[in-house]
Amino acid sequence: MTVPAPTPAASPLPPILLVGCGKMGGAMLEGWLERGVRQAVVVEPQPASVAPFSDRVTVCAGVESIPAGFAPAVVVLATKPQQAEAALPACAAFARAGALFVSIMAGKTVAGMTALLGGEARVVRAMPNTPAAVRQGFTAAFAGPGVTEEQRALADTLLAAIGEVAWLEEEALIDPVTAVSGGGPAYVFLLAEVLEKAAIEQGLPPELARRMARRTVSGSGALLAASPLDAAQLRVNVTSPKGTTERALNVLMAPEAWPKLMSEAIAAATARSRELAG
Ligand SMILES: NC(=O)C1=CN([C@@H]2O[C@H](COP(=O)(O)OP(=O)(O)OC[C@H]3O[C@@H](n4cnc5c(N)ncnc54)[C@H](O)[C@@H]3O)[C@@H](O)[C@H]2O)C=CC1
Ligand SMILES: O=C(O)[C@@H]1CCC=N1
Repeated sequence: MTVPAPTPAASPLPPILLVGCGKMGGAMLEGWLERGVRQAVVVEPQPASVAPFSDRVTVCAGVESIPAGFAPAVVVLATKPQQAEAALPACAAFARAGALFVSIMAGKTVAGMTALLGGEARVVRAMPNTPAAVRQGFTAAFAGPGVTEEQRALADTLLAAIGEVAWLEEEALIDPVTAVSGGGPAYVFLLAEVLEKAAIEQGLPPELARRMARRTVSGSGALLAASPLDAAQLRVNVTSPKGTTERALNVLMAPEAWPKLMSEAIAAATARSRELAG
């Protein structure tokens, strides 16, 4: 087991404008607030989405009601891809003022977003995931044309505040990233759901089944995070020869089972990410 190195003093977060505060935008904002962001303005037309933040940040129903004089260093675009055409043109003034754009929208290309932002925007395309809310996210990012080293460092500071960051040299790699880490938490939560259901089927009381499934998934995640061992070795460490886990894994790891299903699932999600680019 490794002891984590002490975290170096973190740089202050820049003033942020968040456009779209739904499930992913809200998760990132939660992480930034926990990390101590000082200036954040949120544009969100749905009051219910932004209610958990309304006493901590400035909330606007539209770009036109952003307080005069607020000059974001970074504009984070977190609407659904299908909402981009309505949301982005209103942000063009921030591009002209030199703000960096960080988009988390699945499928939306840098070129497409730059066009919607009036042609002058500097855009980083990023793919985070919802564990950002507890600063345990994983984000892969691609810096579009014209993004300076300073702006890339700014985006890195913002994304590193909510978890681990990896920079991509090719924009097209965002599609498989979207499938694997962007959507990945959903597959892990599905595991907790089906484990709970299977526990109930074997006669365990529902509340106990729920607690066990949640803790088994979250505890295994914590062990994976803390251990230097590969996931495969951690799996082997649970599996006694001729024991009970081996019987279960014989089912899960059969040729047509999990490994094949996961490959098909990731291929389907990657294809959908490419489709969204239009
Ligand atoms: N949910 C997730 O786990 C992840 C989502 N993403 C991306 O994040 C984006 C948002 O996804 P979710 O948060 O799941 O969707 P969501 O529907 O929960 O959030 C989108 C938000 O944008 C708001 N919105 C709509 N039009 C707007 C406008 N003109 N101006 C400002 N806000 C507007 C909506 O009211 C809504 O609250 C998507 O593009 C998705 O591809 C990326 C990684 C993971
Ligand atoms: O499902 C989606 O399209 C988004 C992108 C990754 C996670 N949620």
